[in-house]
Amino acid sequence: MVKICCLGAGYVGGPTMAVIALKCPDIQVVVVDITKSRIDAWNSDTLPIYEPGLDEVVKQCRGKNLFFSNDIEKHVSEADIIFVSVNTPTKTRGLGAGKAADLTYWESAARMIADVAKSDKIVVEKSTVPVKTAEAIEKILTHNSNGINFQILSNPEFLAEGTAIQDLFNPDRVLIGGRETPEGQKAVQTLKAVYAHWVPEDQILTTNLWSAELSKLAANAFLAQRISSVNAMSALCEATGANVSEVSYAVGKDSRIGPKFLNASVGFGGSCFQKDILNLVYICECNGLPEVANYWKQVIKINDYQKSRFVNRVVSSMFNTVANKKIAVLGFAFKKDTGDTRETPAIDVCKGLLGDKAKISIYDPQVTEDQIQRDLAMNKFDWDHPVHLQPMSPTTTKQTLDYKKIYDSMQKPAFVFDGRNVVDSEKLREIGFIVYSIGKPLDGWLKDMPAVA
Ligand SMILES: NC(=O)C1=CN([C@@H]2O[C@H](COP(=O)(O)OP(=O)(O)OC[C@H]3O[C@@H](n4cnc5c(N)ncnc54)[C@H](O)[C@@H]3O)[C@@H](O)[C@H]2O)C=CC1
Ligand SMILES: O=C(O)[C@H]1O[C@H](OP(=O)(O)OP(=O)(O)OC[C@H]2O[C@@H](n3ccc(=O)[nH]c3=O)[C@H](O)[C@@H]2O)[C@H](O)[C@@H](O)[C@@H]1O
Repeated sequence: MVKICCLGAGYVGGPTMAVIALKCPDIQVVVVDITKSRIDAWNSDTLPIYEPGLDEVVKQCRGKNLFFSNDIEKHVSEADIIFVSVNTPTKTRGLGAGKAADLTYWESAARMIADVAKSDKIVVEKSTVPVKTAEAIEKILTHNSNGINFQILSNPEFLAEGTAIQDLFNPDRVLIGGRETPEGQKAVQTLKAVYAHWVPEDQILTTNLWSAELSKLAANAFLAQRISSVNAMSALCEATGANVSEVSYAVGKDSRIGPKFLNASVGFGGSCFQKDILNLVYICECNGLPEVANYWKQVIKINDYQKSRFVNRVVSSMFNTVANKKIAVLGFAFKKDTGDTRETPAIDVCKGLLGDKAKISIYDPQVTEDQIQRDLAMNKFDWDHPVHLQPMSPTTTKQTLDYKKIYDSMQKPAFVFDGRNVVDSEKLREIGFIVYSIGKPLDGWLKDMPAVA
C-alpha cells in the first residue's frame, strides 16, 4: 500500500489529504503537525477549520485510510510520498523583511525529513514557495541523506477557501513539476497516478520544477490583478456615475476576458494574494527586474487604496468624524463561507474607524470574539505563523436582518456602507437609509460630501 504523509494540517493540508484519502482507498494518508491542538481538533467532532463539505469527507475516511497524528517522525519515516504544506509567511525581520517568503518552517521540515528517512522518498512542495526553492530543499535533503534518494516535486495547490472541497473534487488543473531526469520523471508519474484516481489525465499538467513553482505565484498575481483592476475602475465609476457591476458585466462578456473574478469589493484579503505578490516582487527585484517588480507592486497599492478609500467614505459621509459614533460591522472573515480572518480587509477597515475613535461592534457567525480581538491587536504579517491558531468553527446560525427594525432604532441620518455590493440598496433607500455601494452611482447625500482620496 502506498503511504502518504503530509506535514501541515492547515487549510491546505487537511482538506487536500482528506480528498486524496476519499478518492484513493488503496492509499494510506497520515496528516501530521507540530501544533498538537490542531491534530486533536482534526480527530474530534469540531474540525479546526470550517469548509463546506469537509466534515462529510473526513467522517467517511478518518480511521480507515486517513489519520491525523502528532507522531511526525514515525509517519515521515514510513512514507513513500511526503507532502509539505507548512506555512510560508512573509518575512518580518532581516533581509527581504516585508516581502520575501520566510522559509523557516519549510527548512526545518526538510531537515527533519533528512534526519529520519531510512528509505527513498518523494518530497512534494505543496506550500506556495519562491521559484527555485526546490533547489535549496534538494541541497538540504541530499547533503544529509546517507545514500537515500530524494526526488523533489512541485505540486502547488489552487483551491480557494470556502470552495475547497469542490475545487479539490473538480480542479481546473493539477500541476506537477519535476526534474527532467529519468528518476525525476518517474516520481512525476508516481504522483500523477495518485491524482489520476479522479482527475482526467489531460487536466494533470506536468512541467519542469521552476515552471510549476512560478505558475502558482503567477496565477495568484493574475487573479489579484483582476480584482485591483476592477477596484480601480470602481473609483472612476463613483466619480463619473457609471455602475461598476454594469461595467464588469460588459467587460466580462468578452470571451477573451471572461466573467469571473470581476466583483468590485472593499479589497481582496486572505492569507495568500498579498503574501504571494510581495514574494513575486521580491524575486523580481533580486533578479534585477525593478520595472516588473513595480508593475506587480501596484496591485497591492490599489488594494490598500481601496480599503482606505472605503474608510474615508464612511468618515466623510458622517460629517468628517466618526468619533463616538456606533458602527456595526457585519462580517469579518476575508470572504463568505469561511471563518478565516487572515489579512481580511475588515481588519484595516476596523482599525481605520477605530483610529477615528468610532465605537464598533463586529459580528461574523464564523469568527469568535476572541479571534477578532487578536486580529485587531496583531502586527502586520504576524498572523501567519503556526503559533497563531485559527478559530474553531462555531456552528453557523443563518440570520436574516430586519432592516426596517434596525433603521427605526438608529440615529438619523442612518447609513449603510456596503463593501461587497451584497445589500439591496434600493430597498434600503426606500426604508430611509443613505446607502454607499462600492463603484455604484452615489446617493445625493454622498455626492455633496467632500471628495475622498
Ligand atoms: N489557504 C489557502 O487557501 C491556500 C494556501 N496555500 C499555501 O499552502 C501553504 C499552507 O497554507 P495553509 O494551509 O493556509 O496554512 P496553515 O497555517 O493553515 O497550515 C500550516 C500548518 O503547518 C504546520 N507546520 C508548520 N511547520 C511545520 C513542521 N515543520 N512540521 C509539521 N507541521 C508544521 C502549522 O502548525 C500549521 O498547522 C502556504 O504556503 C500557503 O501559501 C496554497 C493554496 C491555497
Ligand atoms: O493560494 C491561495 O491561497 C489561493 O488564493 C485564492 O483563494 P482564496 O484566497 O482562498 O479566495 P478567493 O476566492 O480567491 O478570494 C480572495 C479575496 O478576493 C476577494 N475577491 C474575489 C473575487 C472577486 O471578484 N472580488 C474580490 O474582491 C474575496 O472576497 C477575497 O477577499 C485563489 O483563488 C486560489 O486559487 C489560491 O489557491
